[in-house]
Amino acid sequence: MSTTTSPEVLSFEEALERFDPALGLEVHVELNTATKMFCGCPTEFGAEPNTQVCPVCLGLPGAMPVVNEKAVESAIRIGLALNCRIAPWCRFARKNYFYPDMPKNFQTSQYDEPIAFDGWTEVEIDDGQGGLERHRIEIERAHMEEDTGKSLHVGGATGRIHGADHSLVDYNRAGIPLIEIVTKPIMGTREKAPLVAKAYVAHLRELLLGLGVSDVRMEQGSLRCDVNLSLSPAGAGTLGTRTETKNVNSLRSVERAVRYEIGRQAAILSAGGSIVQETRHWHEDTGVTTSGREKSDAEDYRYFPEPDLVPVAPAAEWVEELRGALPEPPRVHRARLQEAWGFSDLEMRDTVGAGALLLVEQTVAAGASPQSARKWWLSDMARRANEQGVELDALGVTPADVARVQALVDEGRINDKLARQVFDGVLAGEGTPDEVVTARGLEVVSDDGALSAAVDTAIAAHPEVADKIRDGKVAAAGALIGAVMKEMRGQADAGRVRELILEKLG
Ligand SMILES: Nc1ncnc2c1ncn2[C@@H]1O[C@H](COP(=O)(O)OP(=O)(O)OP(=O)(O)O)[C@@H](O)[C@H]1O
Ligand SMILES: [Mg+2]
Ligand SMILES: [Mg+2]
Repeated sequence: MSTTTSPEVLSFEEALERFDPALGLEVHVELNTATKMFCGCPTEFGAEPNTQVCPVCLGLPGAMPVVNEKAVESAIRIGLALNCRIAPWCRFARKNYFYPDMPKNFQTSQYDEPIAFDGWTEVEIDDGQGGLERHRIEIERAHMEEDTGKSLHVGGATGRIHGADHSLVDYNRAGIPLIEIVTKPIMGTREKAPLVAKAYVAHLRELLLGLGVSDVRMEQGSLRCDVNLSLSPAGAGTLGTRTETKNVNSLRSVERAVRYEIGRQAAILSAGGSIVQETRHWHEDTGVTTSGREKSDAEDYRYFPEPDLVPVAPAAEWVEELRGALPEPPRVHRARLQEAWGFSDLEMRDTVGAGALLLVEQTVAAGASPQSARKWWLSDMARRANEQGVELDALGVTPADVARVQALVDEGRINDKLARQVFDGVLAGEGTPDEVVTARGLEVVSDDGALSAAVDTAIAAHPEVADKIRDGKVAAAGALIGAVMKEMRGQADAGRVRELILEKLG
């Protein structure tokens, strides 16, 4: 038992002096198939509740499921991309438990016969010395299953069931194809555990985007991560009791949740307590996990083979055909882009680390130079995404918008400062970059008439500066340019203003 004097969370450094963390990551990916896993209902996100349902996904008696071939194809491609073996024959199983958002009272899943198993992948993290450090992650399995519906708890403060006065349930999501990708326990990462966990999920996103099998939006729940973590005495090489933190819904939260659990478990163990094997909830706002339900390894889901579905037996030729048509692996893809863009290792790593690789690629495809694309996504956009707590690609600015704004800068119609105001407008829903420029009147003034008048005013207001320039101290022009820019609310063409000042003061 922990005593009242012991801290609730040990510092990360102290925790690692005494313990080794082991990670286990379960990632659920919603596939982007047009129809559900076992019926023809549409899968589009955001429809009116309970409008995309039928007897099969509602689990009405007598309804018969049929496997979605496209979902099987995606599962095989994911398995192959993760270097897994593909089962020549496998079955679905019923995972029995009761939950209001699961209409059948069982989830059609896979148990001891997953479609893909025994794989591996590699993630790269910063080694802290300007280089890269690779970690090989063993994949236990990737199996097919279906999503549940979604409960909405009404009347409570936090949207949680506690304190709510009633709950609603939307079955549109019930039956959407899911792939669950499960790692073997990841050991030996020590203080890098939080970074490795985050890098792994980011890597999976990149890989899945490349495969085109899911839109992998963590904030919309099409990619969800459960973080398993345990500690063992430093150097022991054993596995301790794990907790499973559910639905950690951003990359940053994956890192934070691992860090927090290490500190929390270390405090309990250091005080002579023991870890309860349980699910835990992640709280984005406070950055802590709280206890969910106890859950043993032998959780009795009464799995048994699904009698209403025929086994899945993908032909070897088909699997080989799919293997032959896989896109280039992320590492090869990155190397190719780095060469084409002329990025340094550091620039490339920052781009990947920020989850901006695909966005930069699309921005370049839309006409921007690689450096300008990188600059916008990693500075201004990253700051905005961070402030709003969303991933970059969910910000609401598209690669085409960024490319267009940069084109306006290159044409001299706006400057970087005005460009940021254009993005403000785009994010406020005021339209395309061009529409925002027009509506807000953001174009740079390079018309000599207006500029000349502003320069005259500035010279008159700062005679001592003007004298210096007349005496040949050209560097002093900066002060006058600043005055003109201020007068024209940043909308003057700075280069032209400088020319005019030097012309006038000869
Ligand atoms: N002692 C441990 N410490 C850390 N990770 C562990 C430990 N034991 C198992 N794991 C990892 O935890 C994850 C367990 O996921 P898995 O899907 O196998 O089971 P589950 O969480 O019990 O089942 P469910 O899918 O119903 O949530 C795996 O990634 C596994 O490698
Ligand atoms: Mg699992
Ligand atoms: Mg689990």
